[in-house]
Formats: sequence, structure tokens, C-alpha cells
Amino acid sequence: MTGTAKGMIGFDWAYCRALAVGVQDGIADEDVERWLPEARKVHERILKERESGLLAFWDIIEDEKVEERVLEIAEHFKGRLVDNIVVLGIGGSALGAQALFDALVSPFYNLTTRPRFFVLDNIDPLTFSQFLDMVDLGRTVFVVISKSGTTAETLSQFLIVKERVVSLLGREALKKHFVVVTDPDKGVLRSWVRESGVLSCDIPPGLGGRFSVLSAVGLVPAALLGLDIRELREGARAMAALCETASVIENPAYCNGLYHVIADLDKGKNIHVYWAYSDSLYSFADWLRQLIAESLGKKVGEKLYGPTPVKARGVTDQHSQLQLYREGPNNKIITFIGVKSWPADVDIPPAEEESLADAGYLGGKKMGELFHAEQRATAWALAEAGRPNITLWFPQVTPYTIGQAFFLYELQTVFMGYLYGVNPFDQPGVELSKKMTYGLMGRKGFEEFVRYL
Ligand SMILES: O=P(O)(O)OC[C@H]1O[C@H](O)[C@H](O)[C@@H](O)[C@@H]1O
Repeated sequence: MTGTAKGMIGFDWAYCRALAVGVQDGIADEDVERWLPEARKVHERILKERESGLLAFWDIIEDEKVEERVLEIAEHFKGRLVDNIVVLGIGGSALGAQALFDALVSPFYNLTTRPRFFVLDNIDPLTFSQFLDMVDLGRTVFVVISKSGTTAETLSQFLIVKERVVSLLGREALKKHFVVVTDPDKGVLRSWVRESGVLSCDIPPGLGGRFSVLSAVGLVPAALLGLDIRELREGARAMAALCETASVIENPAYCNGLYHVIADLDKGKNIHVYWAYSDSLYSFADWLRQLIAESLGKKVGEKLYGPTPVKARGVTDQHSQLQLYREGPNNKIITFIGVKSWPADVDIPPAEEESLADAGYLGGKKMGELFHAEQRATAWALAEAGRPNITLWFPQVTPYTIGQAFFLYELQTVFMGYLYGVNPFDQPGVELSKKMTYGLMGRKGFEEFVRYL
């Protein structure tokens, strides 16, 4: 089936353009014109970096060896009595797997299916101890994911469960219950893989955590769950093909990125809301929050950059956030993440009782109709109040379309970073609190960091 037949995601930018409905300070042609020379330079830079293999997030979707290795590992666990697949990881080593799972699997999956899937991306002692009390370690596979292989949170989780597996099942059981996804050479986890012989997958050194969902970081959990990782990456490649064009206006990643930079720097809209009108895409908004915050939240000299990414859920947050978005400070650009059709829908029966006459307008309709009507009305109502908004439409949520969305926003974020003039691939701001934590935890060589406290 062709790409188009499988369905391509796409933007509706009508309500972010100037003078659409009531959008006074939307994006005007002259705004775009002003930025085009800079945007074209950024395209040239991206082209050069691609040619010199500096864009690992783009190269990874074309690297077939990754899929082969991941499917090999999934094959190893096939047919085994596995009740639980548990990801131990945090940030870029967890958010992608969670977004993939929630996008492609029912929210009630764990109640009805085996193996169940859990992403433990926090070290709340109560949650973690309750999880360990609940889980049958003998029927659990832990996927330990850490690009650096040194992240304290993930190592603490790993040390706890490893010790319990060894004391319950013996050291030889480690290979049956652990898979590690980490740096090919460096880090504590890589040394342990060498020593223990457990199965592992590499995270290419040049691939940042928040850009790694289409690598083994997202693929190992997805393949263990039997999700179609080939379709996922084919979707990413289909979007990459669309984003090859130098035309900033025709390139979905560039055009949407440009609108967001203009909204932030020229229109004072530095809060970027991602309003998922789909329960299955709500975690995708979480994944986006890390990608945008860590890539664009940067200090260059005395200048501070970076929109604040905010997530919302539709239609639920119409009843909690809309008031602010429509009548509060006009400092936001809002992206609705919508789904054209669902694999299932529900009929709303007619209201027979006289007492329910006022609910009559709902009868004979489908819940999806009401959902779409509310999304459409909310987008219009925001535009009418001068609030620029965009809709990203998924024809359906499938491995193919979610793969597209991951790649689209990874490239858009790099494009925006270069337009802002920041490095979208590092995150220096997260290091100090880590060093102070090491100091507080008595780690050798970090004593100096606790003097601040
Ligand atoms: O994958 P890891 O090396 O364990 O890092 C996990 C996360 O922690 C870091 O502190 C960074 O903030 C994130 O960019 C990263 O994704």
C-alpha cells in the first residue's frame, strides 16, 4: 500500500495565519518573507550536516541493521512465559516508549492482556516498592534503557531489581530477565553487559536521548510488545521524504517550525500548547515537551531562548484550561493534535424519556461526532478571540502515522533551534543538579558540590 494510502499526517495552518477569523496578530506573509533568507540558510546547514552524517536522528531511520538486531532480541523472548515488560529509564530513554505504547495500544491493555507493559520513569519509593510487591519477577522482562549508562535514577532501579532477580532466581536467570539498551562502549550498563552477557542493543553515540525513539530505545519495547516497528520507521522515512524539499513553505517541518519561531520571537507567544484531541496521543505531547524544552531552552550569552511547551488533553481540558487560553494573556500558540477517524466509535442512543428531551440533540449521533464538533468549535472560538492555533491531523493513529510524527517534530525542533541560534542537541542545564545529587549521595569527587547546600 502506498504512503498516501496508508495515510499521511498534515497541518491545517488556517487559524494561525493573520486575519483568519479574529486572529489579528497571527502569522502574516510579511512575517514569513522577513525570515525566509535565514530559513534557507538553515536548510543549507541541515543539508550539509546530513551529508556529513551529523544528523543521527535522520540516519537512524535508514539504518536497517537496527531493525534486524531489535527483531532478533524480540525473537529471543518470543514464546516465553512473560507477564510483564518493564522499561527502566528516564527522559529520552522512557518518554518515547510510553508515547509509542499509548499511541498504538488500548489504555485498558494492561487490564486484559499479557504481557503487560510498564514504563517506570521515576524513583518514587512508594510507587517502586508497590510495583515490586505487585510484580512476579519470574515472569518479567526488564528493558534497562540509558544512553549514558550512568543515570542515577535508572541505575538505582536496575540495582534493586537485579538483586531481587538474582536472590529469587539465581545469577544464571539474568539473561532471561534483562535486556539493556545503552552506549556501544561507555557507561556502567555497558560494562555490566560485557560481564553478565545479557542481550543488549546500541544507542549510536551521536544520537541524543530525546531524538532516539526511532532507534532501539523505542523499538526494543515496541518489538517485545509485537508492535509493527517496520511500519513505524517506514512512516518516518515517508515524512523524511516530504521534508527533503528546500521550499520552507512546502516543507511541513520547516513551515510549522518557522510559524512557531515567529509566534515566539515576533508575536510574544512563548507558551506553545500541544492539545492532544486523542487519549492515545496524550503521551506524545509529553514526548514533545522534553524534545522542545531540552532542545530549545538555552542560554546564549545573556540571551535566553525557548518556548515553554505545555500539554493539554481534548476534550477534557476545554473544561479546565480553555478559559485561560481564550481570555487569559494572549501569549500562546496552540497546536491541536487531532485524529480524523478511530478504529471504533459509539452510537449515542436517542433520549426516550420526556425528562431527557433537552439531551435530544445528542441522540442518534456518534460520540466521535461530538468529539470532532467540540474540537472544531474550540479551534474556531480561540481564533475568534485572536488566539492563533494550528491543527495537526492524523488520518488514524497507526505505527505508520506516529512514525511520521516523531520524525516531523525531531526535524522541526532542529530547524527551530538553528533559527533561534542555539544548539538543539545538548542539555548543559541538567548537569549541576546531577553533580550536587552525587555530592549529597557521597559519590567520590563530588564533595565540592554539596557546599552550596
Ligand atoms: O538515557 P540517559 O543517559 O539515562 O539520560 C536520560 C535523560 O537524562 C538526562 O538528564 C537528560 O536530561 C535527558 O536528555 C536524558 O534523556
